[in-house]
Amino acid sequence: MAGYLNRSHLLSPVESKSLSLDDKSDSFLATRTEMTTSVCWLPDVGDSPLKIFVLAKKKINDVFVGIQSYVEESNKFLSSIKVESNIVSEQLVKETSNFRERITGIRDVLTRDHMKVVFFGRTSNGKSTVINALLQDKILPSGLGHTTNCFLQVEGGDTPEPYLLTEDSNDPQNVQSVAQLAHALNSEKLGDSSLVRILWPKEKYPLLRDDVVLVDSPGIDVSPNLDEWIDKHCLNADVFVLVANAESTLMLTEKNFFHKVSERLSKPNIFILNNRWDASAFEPEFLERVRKQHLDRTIAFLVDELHVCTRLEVEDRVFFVSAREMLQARLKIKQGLAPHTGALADGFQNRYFEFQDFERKFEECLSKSAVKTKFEQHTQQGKAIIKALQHIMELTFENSHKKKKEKMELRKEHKERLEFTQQQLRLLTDEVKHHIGHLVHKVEQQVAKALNEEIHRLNVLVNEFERPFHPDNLVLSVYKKELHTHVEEGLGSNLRSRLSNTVAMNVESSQKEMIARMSSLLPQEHRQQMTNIMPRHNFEVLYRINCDSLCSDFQEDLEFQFSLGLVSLMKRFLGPRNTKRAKETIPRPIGIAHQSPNAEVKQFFQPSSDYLSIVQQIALVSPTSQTAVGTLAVGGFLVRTVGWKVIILTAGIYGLLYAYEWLTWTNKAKERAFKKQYVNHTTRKLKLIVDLTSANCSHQVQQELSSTFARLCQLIDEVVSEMQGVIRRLDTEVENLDECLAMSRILRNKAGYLMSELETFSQQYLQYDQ
Ligand SMILES: Nc1nc2c(ncn2[C@@H]2O[C@H](COP(=O)(O)OP(=O)(O)OP(=O)(O)O)[C@@H](O)[C@H]2O)c(=O)[nH]1
Repeated sequence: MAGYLNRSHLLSPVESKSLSLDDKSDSFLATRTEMTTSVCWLPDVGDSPLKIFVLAKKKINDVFVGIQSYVEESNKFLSSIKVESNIVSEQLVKETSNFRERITGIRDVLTRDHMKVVFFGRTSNGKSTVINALLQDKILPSGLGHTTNCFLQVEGGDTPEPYLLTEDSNDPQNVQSVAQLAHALNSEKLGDSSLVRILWPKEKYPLLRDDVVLVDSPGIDVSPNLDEWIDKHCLNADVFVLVANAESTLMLTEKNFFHKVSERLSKPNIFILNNRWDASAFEPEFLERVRKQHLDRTIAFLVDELHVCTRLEVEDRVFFVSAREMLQARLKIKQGLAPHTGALADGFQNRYFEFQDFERKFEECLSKSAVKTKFEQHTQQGKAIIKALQHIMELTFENSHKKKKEKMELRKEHKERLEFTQQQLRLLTDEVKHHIGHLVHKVEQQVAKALNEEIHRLNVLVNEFERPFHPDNLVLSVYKKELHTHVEEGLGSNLRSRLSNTVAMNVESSQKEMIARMSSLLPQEHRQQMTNIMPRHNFEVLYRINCDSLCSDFQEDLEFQFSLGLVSLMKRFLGPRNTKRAKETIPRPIGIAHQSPNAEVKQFFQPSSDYLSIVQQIALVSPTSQTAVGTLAVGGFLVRTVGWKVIILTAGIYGLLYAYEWLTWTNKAKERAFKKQYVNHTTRKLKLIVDLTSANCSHQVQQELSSTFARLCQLIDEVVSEMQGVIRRLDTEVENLDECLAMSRILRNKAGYLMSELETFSQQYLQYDQ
């Protein structure tokens, strides 16, 4: 604001020294002069008012660079948030994306923004001369008659050489001098609405350097295309300067044109320069009256007709100047001469100061208007975008916070359930192990008891076997095989009928109990899977009693044995083991071959080999043995004591008994003997495998229950790992939400910062009226 308040539109040292304050005839002028002089001699404490625009433009551009990167960052952040997380809607992300385009558009416009002033007036009123005076150089051609035949836009170029650009071509045309420019313009066939851009090196011209664009126009009295002019060249103008001729009154064409302008634009900034005021100096007695007349008319026009300014403001909008004189003075100064050497008439100093005054007011107005019109809208748009983004970030922050809370609660729930499940599973595992151990032990006992009972009843089972028996070896081996199978099947089926139901029921109830207990650890949706684990078939224990191999060493003894024979008696009294030992102590006679089992017919006529051998052995051994002598002595004693008759009778009865038993030793008797021997043998063998069989059966039960439990555990493990997966996923989600929270907080704060930047910009550059 310093520029506006302390504006000191100074004369250069040459200018100030060369002027003399000798003309105080006009009161209005005097006031102006006084004011201008007082301003003129103020120290140079600030820049040109145009700098405000330059600074504002730089500032707003900087702010928008920040806004652009902020919008980019926001867009990137919002796009990275997954839609399914429901933190930010797809529509909002799209909206942010649109903001990017809008900001890019605004930045584009901002970099191209400049202060535009358009000069209108009738032909030869001095429009080109005013522009030259403002630029302090002869840039535009001027002269009597219609010299400007199209719109000429003078703007700052970055090259050291001036050039012009026409609408039809992008090729720059070199322009070294005004004459060259006039020639170039004349050689082009240009319509009165067309625009030629003349780019002069901005470093040489302060106005151009400060982004001012000056537009000269053809005389409004020579063209009927005023509407087109307005549409094409006026809508983005910040200031209009009506260059009127002080030698004549304001014409209808000029008035009509500005009526049209003010219809299209709200409150256009219009300056009226009553040019050629030097001509009035030749009639000083009418000077004040003429000036008053002009002033009254222009005030009436601007205030009452156009309503573009107030009566107070209008004094800063109407000036009486001599552009030609001003230009000449400035050219003289450039040549190192005093400015008044360029004077055209008396009263130069007043006109000089008034032109300076015009320049100051014009620049202030231009800068102020341009800042407002160019940047206010952008600032508002920037604020709206930042506000919207700030709101989005707040929403994102709130939603992230809410989601994080939900996820944390869910995670806690899952974690607790997981820990509970794992703890319960540990307890249940111990319990199930114990239960299985108990059941296995019980089954083992049951099987052992049942098998022992079956072994005791084995003779019944063997006697139930009714295949034709024959002692022939071949037939006997088949008979044995079938008997093994019969016993095997019989034992198996007896054990099954005694135990299967009980064991199966125990196993099934244990399985059901396991499933029921473990189901309670699972979520509802997995419980069905648990029930599927229950085996479809009923559990059955396999008893696996292989009699064939178990009794493979069974050797039947079907030879006839007299029940009162020595061997039988020894067996009866000494037991089979002692008998065998006794037999072994008696030396076998040489030449007595082992009896063939097939010599049954011979045996019928001969006493049993055992019996004979013992007798023979006694006979053979006795003469040489002291025992035999003793035996003979005992025999002799018996003969002498009981007598021959008794001995013969006893021997006869003994022989008869022998004959009876020998005659009744039939196949049936052999079958009975065989079965008896088989039962004894098998009983002995089976007793050996009772523990093994019961252990085997209990092992089957253990396996069945363990495998069911293992499958249940596997399912629980799956559920547990699923829960762990859910917890890990929730952890990641919480982490992401934390990032989201942090980022949305940062971006929300950044939005606040940018908003304050825009506010500061508004206060600094847009609200100076207040
Ligand atoms: N005496 C006097 N002559 C002036 C003044 N301003 C301009 N002239 C002269 O008026 C003539 C026309 O000036 P221009 O600047 O070409 O006028 P213009 O309005 O641009 O004319 P067109 O381009 O034809 O529309 C020139 O000969 C100028 O020297 C002035 O303040 N006093």
